[in-house]
Amino acid sequence: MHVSNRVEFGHLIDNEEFNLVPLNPELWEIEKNRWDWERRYLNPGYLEVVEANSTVEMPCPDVYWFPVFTERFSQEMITTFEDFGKWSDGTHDPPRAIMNFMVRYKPDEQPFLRPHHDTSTYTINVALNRPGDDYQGGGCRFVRYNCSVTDSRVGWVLMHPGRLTHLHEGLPTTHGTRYIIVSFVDP
Ligand SMILES: O=C(O)CCC(=O)C(=O)O
Ligand SMILES: [Fe+2]
Repeated sequence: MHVSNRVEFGHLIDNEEFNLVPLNPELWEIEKNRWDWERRYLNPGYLEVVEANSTVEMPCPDVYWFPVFTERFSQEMITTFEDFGKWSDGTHDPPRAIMNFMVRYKPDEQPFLRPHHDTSTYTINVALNRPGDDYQGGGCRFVRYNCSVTDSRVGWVLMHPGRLTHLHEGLPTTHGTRYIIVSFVDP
């Protein structure tokens, strides 16, 4: 006879000091309840991307496009930032003092970003909502290649070089609201 622990019977969560105050409490549990966090917020496709020999889409030269987050993550990020409610007017671009931020495009507020380089070695740009349904227009255009990514996919990362080759612009959002989160990696 042997005892096997290969069947999964569940797992323990750390519920000490679980903070119910934030709007989306589970979003803040990345450190204490990482297992659950990953199941809720990490796109299963991401695990395939990080496998050796996986192929990653390249919609424009040296621009990589792959799933990282779930729909739920994207939605909760939007409601968290809207709840916080402090949006800058985009006039600090470039240069920017902070390296991780959300961009909200609205026709009558900040509809686009003019062509610029990012102060990063590379940038990741995550789409949080859906063209066609949530907004019209929008997308990111790489000027040197005259190549645009406009059919954004929720929770997917667009990753591109920041400083040198990839002058880029945020194309005008003509209706609705477009949300992205952006990180300047290695600023
Ligand atoms: O709208 C986009 O996809 C581009 C955003 C961008 O270039 C930036 O925030 O630095
Ligand atoms: Fe940019």
